[in-house]
This record gives sequence, C-alpha cells and structure tokens, in this order.
Amino acid sequence: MRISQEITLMRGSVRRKCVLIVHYYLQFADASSTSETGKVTIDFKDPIAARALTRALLEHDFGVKVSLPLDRLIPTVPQRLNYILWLEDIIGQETPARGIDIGSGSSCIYPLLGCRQNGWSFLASEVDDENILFARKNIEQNAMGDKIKVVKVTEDTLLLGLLEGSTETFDFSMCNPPFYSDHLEAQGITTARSDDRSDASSISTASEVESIAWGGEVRFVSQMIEESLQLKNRIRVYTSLLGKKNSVQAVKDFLQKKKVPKFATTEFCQGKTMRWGIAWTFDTTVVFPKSAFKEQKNAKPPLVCSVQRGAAGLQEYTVQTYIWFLRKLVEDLKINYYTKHCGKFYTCLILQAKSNTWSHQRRKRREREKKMNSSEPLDTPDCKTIENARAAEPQVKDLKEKCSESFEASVDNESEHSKEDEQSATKSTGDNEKMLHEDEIMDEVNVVKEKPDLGLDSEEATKGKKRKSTDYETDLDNKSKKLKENDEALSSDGVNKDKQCEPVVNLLKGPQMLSRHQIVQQFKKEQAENSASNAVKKTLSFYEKSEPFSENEECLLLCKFVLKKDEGEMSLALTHLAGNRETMHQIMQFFKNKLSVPST
Ligand SMILES: C[S@@+](CC[C@H](N)C(=O)[O-])C[C@H]1O[C@@H](n2cnc3c(N)ncnc32)[C@H](O)[C@@H]1O
Repeated sequence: MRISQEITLMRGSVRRKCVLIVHYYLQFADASSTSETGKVTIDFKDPIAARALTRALLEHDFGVKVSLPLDRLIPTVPQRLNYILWLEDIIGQETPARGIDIGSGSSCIYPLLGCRQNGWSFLASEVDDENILFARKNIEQNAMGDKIKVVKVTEDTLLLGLLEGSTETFDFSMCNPPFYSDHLEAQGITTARSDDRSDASSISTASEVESIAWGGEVRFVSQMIEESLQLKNRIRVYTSLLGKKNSVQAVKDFLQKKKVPKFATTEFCQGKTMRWGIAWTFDTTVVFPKSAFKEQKNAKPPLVCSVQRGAAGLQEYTVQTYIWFLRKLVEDLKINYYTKHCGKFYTCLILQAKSNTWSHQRRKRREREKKMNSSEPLDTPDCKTIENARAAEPQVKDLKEKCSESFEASVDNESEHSKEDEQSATKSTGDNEKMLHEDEIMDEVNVVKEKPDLGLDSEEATKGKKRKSTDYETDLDNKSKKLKENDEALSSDGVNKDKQCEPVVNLLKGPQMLSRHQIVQQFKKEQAENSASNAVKKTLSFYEKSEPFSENEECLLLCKFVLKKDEGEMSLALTHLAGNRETMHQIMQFFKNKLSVPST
C-alpha cells in the first residue's frame, strides 16, 4: 500500500509516518532531525520541511516529481488524495475521464495525481502567474503535457469563462477554492485552518490570492453552481472542496434553492483537520457512493431537548454552567462518563449506564432523608435537587478550572475554541479527544427523513413485528406520561404513593446488559456492514485508542451526550451507541425534568 494512502486510511498519526518517509529520502535529511534515541522528527512550521515532505510523498508513492515555490501553498498529499479517492468513487475508474480543475496551484497536484492514478486528463485554470509557471513546469517534468493543460484566467472566471468558445464535454469538475472572504477572517482563524495541514502548528505559505476570495468559499462555489445551471450536462458531475462546516449547509441551501436535482456531501477527516466535499449533477444516472447513503439512512436521529434560559433555576446561560449541573446529575446517578470534548460552546461526553438509577429518584431521596433524620450514615449520595444546585451556583465561577481539572484533555485556549466551535473545521487537540461535529456524511436531496427512533429495541421490534412510527410515538407518549404520573405521585406532600406507581422499568423490556467486548464487536460488525453511524465509528476508534471502560464492565446503555450552544440557544442531545435504547429516552426525560424552568 502506498504510504500516503496508508496515511489517509490511518486518519491520524500522520507525523510518525511522514517522518519515516522524509528520512527515507536522504536528500531531504536536512529537513528532519534525529534524536539520540533514533527518533526522527520534522518541524512542520518550517516551510522547507513541509515542502520536503510533500515532494517526498509525491515521488515515493506516485512517481510524481514536483517543484514548489516556498511563497505559495504547499499541498498536503493525504488531504488531496482523499478528494481524488472520493471522485473515483463517484465517476468510477474504468473510463479515462476528462475533468476540470479550477485553481491548479503551483503544484498542479490534482491533475498530476488524477492523471498518474487513473489516467484522467485535465483542463486546469489558474489566476496567479507564479503558480502557472510552476504548474506548467511540473506537468512538463512528469511528461504529462498531452494530458494536462493549464490556462490563465481572470479572478471572475470560473467555469463559463473557461469553456467559452468550446463545445467540449467533461466528466467532472473539481476545485479547492480560496476559503476566506477577507484578511480578518484569514487572520482570525489562521491557526485553526490556515492551510489544510493536519496540525494547527504547521505553517501556511499560501499567498493572498490562494487563500482569500471575495465572499469566501460560499460565494465562490455558489458562482460555480450558478454557472452549472447554464452548462448543465456539459459537465457530468460538479464538485468542490469546502473548508468550513458552516459553508456546507449554506451551499446545500443554495443548491436546493436553485433546484439542482441531485447533490451529495462528504466529510474528509485527516488527523485533526476536517474538510468537506460537495458534489452536484443534472444527470440523474449519476449514483453517489452507496455506502455513505446507507450510513446516512441508518444513522438514527439523536434525542434533542432544548435548554431554556433559566432552566433548573441557573442564572448563567452558558455551556459551562449547564455542563457542570448536568455532570453533577450524571455523577449522582452513578453513570460513568468519559469526556470527548470540553469547549466553550460544545461539550461531548460518552455516557455508560450500568443500571437504571434514574427511576424513583424521589423515593430514594425520601429514604435518604429518613436516614439522615435518624442520624444514620449516608452511604450513597443520590441525585442533587435543583435547590442544591442553585445553592451551589456561585461555584460556577470556578467552572472553567473545574472543567479543565477533571476533564482529561482540556481546552487550552477559550477564544480559539469559540472560533473553532462555531466556525472552524479543525478538531480539538489530543489524539483521543476529537471535537465531534454533528455527523454528516453523504446525503442527497429528497431523502425522506427518518422518524425519530422511539424504542426500536422494544419487544415488538425484537419479535420482528412491524409497527408504524406513530405507534412508537404513542408508546413514548404513554411512557412519558407514566413517568410524569410517577413523578407527580411521588411528589405529593408526605403521602407515600409508591405502591400506586408502577415502576417505569417494568413497562419496558428487561435490562439488556452488554459487555464492552460485545459493544466493540457490535460496532465492528456495523462498520463491516457499512451501517455504522458516524457516532459509532468515532466511538469505536475512541474505544480502541483510549479504552475508557474496562473490558468486562457491563453496561445497560452507551450513548453520546452533547451539550452545545448554537446561535445563542442551548440544546442537549443524546445519541444512541449501544445497549437498551429505551433507557436513553428515560434518561432524556430525567434530564428534561431537571431542566425545567421554575415558575416564579
Ligand atoms: C486553495 S488554492 C488550491 C490550489 C491547489 N488546487 C491545491 O489544492 O493545492 C486555490 C487556488 O485557486 C486559484 N484561484 C483563485 N481564484 C481563481 C479563479 N477565479 N480561477 C482559477 N483559479 C483561481 C489560486 O491562485 C490558488 O492557486
């Protein structure tokens, strides 16, 4: 397997692999250093080292020799390869396809890779003279002059201008557009996504014209969409890379507005760097990669609850305040949790519930109070009341500290993260602690949205009895009602109505304990069958890397817990990963009860 491909598939530890290659090429030995123990490292902040790595990878894996100026974008090979591999999936490798590359850069990397890998031929455009000079040199030194042509265009020219005066048709178009709309944006998030290198500490050598375009990438791609409406099937599949998650939705909205019949998105994950691909077509025979569709269809929507201002009587409407409150609840319920990300606007935990500790909270509290009154020692702290939480709220000021103390990998720069949480595609630091954006792999317009998952693990489902989604809704309503009734019954002054209350757990299917080993097996099976949701895939790799829970530890439910603040509004989402799905509804109901806004 080629080393860069291996890097792509490994999706991480790029450095380790890269340094081996740099070392492999003795002529690049200057760019690397070897410690006394023989550990080879390269400085990613050094443009010479970055260039050496790219050149070594291209030559070693693809037999492509390139010359690259140090004052222009130095492409990272694994990221570029991701895009080429995705295109291969869409258009197939069988036919010698002809494509367009908007903005070849000095490397001319996409045409060179596409030509060498698949025999594709290219018409490429570029605005920058120095880039054109180097791109043509690179084509020449790889003897690809008959397959790749680079033409100079003006900045307002994209597809229409490039194809003016010709009737030629193309199988695809591709583009890695300048991401930023202006210097401020470029500077503001430079560390998060300067170039597309996997590490924020790497150098960006991109010139202004390479990184900034009026209106940013959304306008750039929107113009391509507008022009495609005129060109229609002259290009079979239009594609572009996107560097910001926000841009994906904006471009999808635009495609929908323009009534483009078919489009798809994908996610490229390389180390800590995320990029997105968008593809659209007017040819309904185009089939976008199947596996990803399946993934989208199989992904069950999370349970989401909005967290209102003043919920639980807390005054500060911040993720830190509420994560503190919710973590307390989780701890009191003796639910194990593991922090995947702790940020200003986004916190993600993995919850592992061993047993149902959330039913009958009031009864348990009364029992505890009784014990306290009879001066018996209190052995098991139970769920804190809202009042307790309110009383403790002043501690919230220390939350950031607490958060970073107890969370395994903390946020090292809040302002950086606020940008990251809202705008950037870069994952947070630390191998095991990746920032989870909402899962969004391939989707297509007009895919019917799934009904929310409402207990598909229930008895009927296991018996194979088909039920309408409305049935599930009614079921959940009934269960929620029952929960509420129980709560109300239990909260009546001094009257013990426990006997009247059927335990909620009896309404549900019996506990279904899974060991960590079984969970991992289940995840692997889903992955092999291509039915694993993104959340499951990420949890699997997280499990494999970090082993957060012991091998034999059993659990009733494993779910992802996300508290985030988006456009000023906070929400809590639970995504099922493994175990008894019904219990996730109960836990969500429990959180909802605790997060009610007290009447004044
Ligand atoms: C982000 S760089 C990508 C370069 C290369 N494709 C890569 O992936 O490494 C964007 C490139 O587009 C070029 N560019 C900007 N506006 C353009 C336009 N209207 N037409 C063609 N190229 C353009 C820039 O000069 C720059 O080389």
